[in-house]
Amino acid sequence: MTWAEARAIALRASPSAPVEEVPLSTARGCRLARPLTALVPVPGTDVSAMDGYAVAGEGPWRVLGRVLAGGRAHGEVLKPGCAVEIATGAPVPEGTTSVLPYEAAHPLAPTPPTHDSPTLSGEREGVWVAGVVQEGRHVRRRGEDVGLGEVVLGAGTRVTPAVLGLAAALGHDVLAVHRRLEVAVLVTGDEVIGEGLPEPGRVRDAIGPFLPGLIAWAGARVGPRLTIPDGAAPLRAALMPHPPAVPDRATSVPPGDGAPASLGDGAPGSPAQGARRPSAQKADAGRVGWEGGAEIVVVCGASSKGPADHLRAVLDDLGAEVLVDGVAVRPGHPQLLARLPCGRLVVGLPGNPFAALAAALTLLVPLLKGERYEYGERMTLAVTPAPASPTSPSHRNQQPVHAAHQAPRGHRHSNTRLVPVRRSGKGAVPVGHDRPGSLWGAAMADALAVLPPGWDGEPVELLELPD
Ligand SMILES: Nc1nc2c(c(=O)[nH]1)N[C@H]1C(S)=C(S)[C@@H](COP(=O)(O)OP(=O)(O)OC[C@H]3O[C@@H](n4cnc5c(N)ncnc54)[C@H](O)[C@@H]3O)O[C@H]1N2
Ligand code: MOO
Repeated sequence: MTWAEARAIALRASPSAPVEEVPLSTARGCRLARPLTALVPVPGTDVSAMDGYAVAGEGPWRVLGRVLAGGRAHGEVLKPGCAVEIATGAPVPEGTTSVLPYEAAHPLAPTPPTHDSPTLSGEREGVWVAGVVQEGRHVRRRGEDVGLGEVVLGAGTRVTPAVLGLAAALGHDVLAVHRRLEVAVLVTGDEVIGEGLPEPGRVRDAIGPFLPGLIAWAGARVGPRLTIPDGAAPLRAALMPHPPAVPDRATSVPPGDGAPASLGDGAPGSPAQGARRPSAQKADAGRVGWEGGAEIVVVCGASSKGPADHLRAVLDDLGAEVLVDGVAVRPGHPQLLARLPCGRLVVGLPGNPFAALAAALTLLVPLLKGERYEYGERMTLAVTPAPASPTSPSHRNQQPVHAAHQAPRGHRHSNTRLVPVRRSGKGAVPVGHDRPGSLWGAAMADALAVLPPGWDGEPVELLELPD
């Protein structure tokens, strides 16, 4: 299968996330399932936009009282020549024609008024202010910002902090959102350790640590993460969704935690799921939250053809439909995508960490983004001369694009190649250090350049790396 076909299949297989009503406090990052409408107008009534005086008609004005935001409203209609002292956000009395800010207000001494005030008969009493106002100024009218029932955001909008504030202002306590897809992670490999310095023959898990960031970046939720021993039985037990189960030697980390816990102390693998008592299954399930309903399970390692690589056999055993079984891409060719009979999707990532990252960008990110997936921009690859000799010290950092680009016709690579690059004014520059077992190049890169089979120097698509 070509790399482009594999990505297209993953995009088509993207599961739709269920809709649920969640409180505002947990909605951030989700997508709105329905348009957001105003349950109340904003402002809810005519209010002052300034601290000062709500006035009616021409000045000077006799000040009849004071209205604070959240306090008692002025109960009577404001008649021409009258004012109330008012706070920003407080409801202006009916009859208000504008607000005179404190800065523009001049208090007047208690002398006879210059015109016939309706509230005075000849003498000016109490507090008076004067000033220049413009009709309607500094009064926010009911519904002026958002009208009652108005649709302010469409379905599909991502819930950002600003969206949460807006929803609250419009009267919402809960939002109908598409729940973020949940991804469970199974790290396989008896040689893989979760922390500390690996002894010879052991290796630090380098995939488990990058997956949570990648999954969150793609808009999904990190579910349970388990480290399971090599062997078909633990893998089968961990993949079996009904009833939820976890092998005895599996250890788990709560979502979003650090590195996966290490393996147990060498006890044999768990018995097959069917041999376990229901109570034990339940306890294990509770321990790891596996019943949380992850729509996608990522299996790291066990994807190839070695004696400890059981993924294909186990999937076959479970009656899974295999959608992608190996891809003509370097690195990452043993990657896999399958659907279990219950609908849960399984993504198999190769054990080599850079190969796993490349495979995650090929299959997992399109699955998680679905309709939101965007193809990368195209850019020219800035190629520099290849090292003089394969044995020269710089050879291990050589940029493999050159060899292929310069290869004679008919001998070009039949695989797509994913090459870590940095953007520059000259185009996308390969950063090297791109062997399947090392994330060094990817760690220095902005993106992976997609060089199709037979690439001949034309601009290439850049697959964004999670920031
Ligand atoms: N006969 C064949 N052998 C291999 C093939 C093949 O087609 N035929 N493909 C090679 C390629 S390419 C890759 S990639 C690997 C994929 O192997 P697996 O997915 O089965 O993974 P493992 O064998 O378990 O491990 C491979 C390699 O990666 C290290 N590893 C595993 N997990 C982790 C981890 N979480 N963090 C860091 N490193 C990890 C493991 O120690 C091995 O060195 O198969 C090739 N072989
Ligand atoms: O997936 Mo492997 O090279 O292609 O490491």
